[in-house]
Amino acid sequence: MELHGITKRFPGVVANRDIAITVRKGTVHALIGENGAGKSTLMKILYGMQKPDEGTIAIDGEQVAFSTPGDAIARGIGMVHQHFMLADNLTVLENVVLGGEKLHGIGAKARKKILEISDAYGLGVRPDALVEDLGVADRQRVEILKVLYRGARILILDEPTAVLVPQEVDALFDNLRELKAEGLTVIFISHKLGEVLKVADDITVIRRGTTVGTADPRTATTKQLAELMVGSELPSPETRESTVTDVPMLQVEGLTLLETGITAVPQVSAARVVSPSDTYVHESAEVGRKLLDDVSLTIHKGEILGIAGVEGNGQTELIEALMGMVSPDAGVIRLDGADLSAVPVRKRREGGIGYIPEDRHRHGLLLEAPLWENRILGHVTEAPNSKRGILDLKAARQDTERIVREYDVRTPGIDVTAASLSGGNQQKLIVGREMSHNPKFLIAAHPTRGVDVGAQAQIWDAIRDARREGLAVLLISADLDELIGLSDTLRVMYRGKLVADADPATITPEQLGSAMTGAASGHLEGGEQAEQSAQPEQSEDGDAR
Ligand SMILES: Nc1ncnc2c1ncn2[C@@H]1O[C@H](COP(=O)(O)OP(=O)(O)OP(=O)(O)O)[C@@H](O)[C@H]1O
Repeated sequence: MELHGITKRFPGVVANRDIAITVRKGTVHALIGENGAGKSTLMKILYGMQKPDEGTIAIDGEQVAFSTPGDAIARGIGMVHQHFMLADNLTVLENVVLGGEKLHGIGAKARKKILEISDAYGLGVRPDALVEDLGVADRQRVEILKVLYRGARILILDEPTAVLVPQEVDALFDNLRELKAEGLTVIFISHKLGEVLKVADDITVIRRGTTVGTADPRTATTKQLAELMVGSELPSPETRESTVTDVPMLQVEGLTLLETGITAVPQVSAARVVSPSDTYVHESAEVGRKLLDDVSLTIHKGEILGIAGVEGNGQTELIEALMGMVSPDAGVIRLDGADLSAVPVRKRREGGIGYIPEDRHRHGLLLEAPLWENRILGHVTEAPNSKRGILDLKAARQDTERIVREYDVRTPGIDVTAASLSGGNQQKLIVGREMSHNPKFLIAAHPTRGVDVGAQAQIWDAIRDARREGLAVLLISADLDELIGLSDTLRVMYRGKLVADADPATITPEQLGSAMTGAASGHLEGGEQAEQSAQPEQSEDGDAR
């Protein structure tokens, strides 16, 4: 595939400028660049979601132009999105076939095809498994199978490893090698430079919308890649110091939350017409299952407590219970000694809880609102947004400008919508906002997800600085290097329970990865390689450990 002179302008921003990339058949081609560099825009162009203002795309020497993703799919391009797009309540087969019925029907032929593809690339997909029963890595394989089923020969993978534990990353890379061996081509977008060096055959670096160079993964180091990306040396975050005190800030005792299974399905009976006043029923077969099972923990002033766990093991529910978004069935939550049980979300925020949510689109931002309104979001009653109970828009706007500056949010201004920021820049805005209110306790769910190495170091620094001032942090992260490196204390969550604890100074990501899948409980002993202490600092070769 050859891209030539691709340019795409948005109001106030040139997202892509004269991009030129040649992707060789049968290779993994990595695309790297800092937040807002223009990677997603380019991929959207390639997948027919956006039209370039200028430039050409050629596949196998033939020029193509896509108006819709359908056009791109027809030409053999498949996209595996970062957020999976599968229907949970359907089987793997149903998900794969859905929308592709014309290809191989919905019956025996479809099943045969799915198994053939699965075998050919070592995907190990079970057609009759229900998607809701699958783990993250399996879901990703279904997504890959889904695009292969539609005849993709070029696969675009957008940060595919962000949600995987180390063992799963290795398995994914094996799958990619199989794809290559069969002559397929993979475009791989990632901020994890170590992984890029491991899996890529070619690397293209994009900076400020344009291709600034290529790198040879056989000889390049992560430090060189990072410098190509940002155009200067990376700031190096300081090393860890212990600031843990013996003053409890957050105390959680016996927190239990049961699955209610309440779904918005009216009680339907054949004999009568459903009216809006009909009661809603418990639909889930798992009513009564413990989403949180007797969770107790204490986080002290100046302490970061990290929770490791595969997504879906109760982390979301724990956060929601702490924020007051769900009411637990049992248990007590105390912040700085005060019982939070009957305190609504807004009061919890005003009481000093900062919240970096795991899903920034659902809980962190109003996408269609401008940046300055997003600065106010969740902090309407607090300074500088509000003075004596009255909104102070001028002050809020000024403070938005400050956050944009201090957190290096790349934007043409504070009046653009949050939706127009790149993913990493949205994250920087949220982190900046939450840190601005000097929280006593911070819930940080994947605080650096989607941000580039430079911004990652900056966010780590901001959290560490606040910790030095006494901030207590609950850190949830799928990035095990980050989790191990930042945390003072580590706990493992599995099926709603805190099943194990580990010493971040000695545990390795691999050991933690195994414990997360339920393979260990109690106190985890660190292994030999852990001697060098893993923490998110820039190591010799600039990789984040
Ligand atoms: N729909 C849009 N409207 C206005 N500006 C946009 C739009 N989409 C992207 N941009 C801008 O284009 C630039 C490139 O964004 P893009 O999302 O392509 O970056 P990225 O390299 O994928 O970043 P990240 O690593 O943070 O995901 C950014 O400045 C962004 O704000």
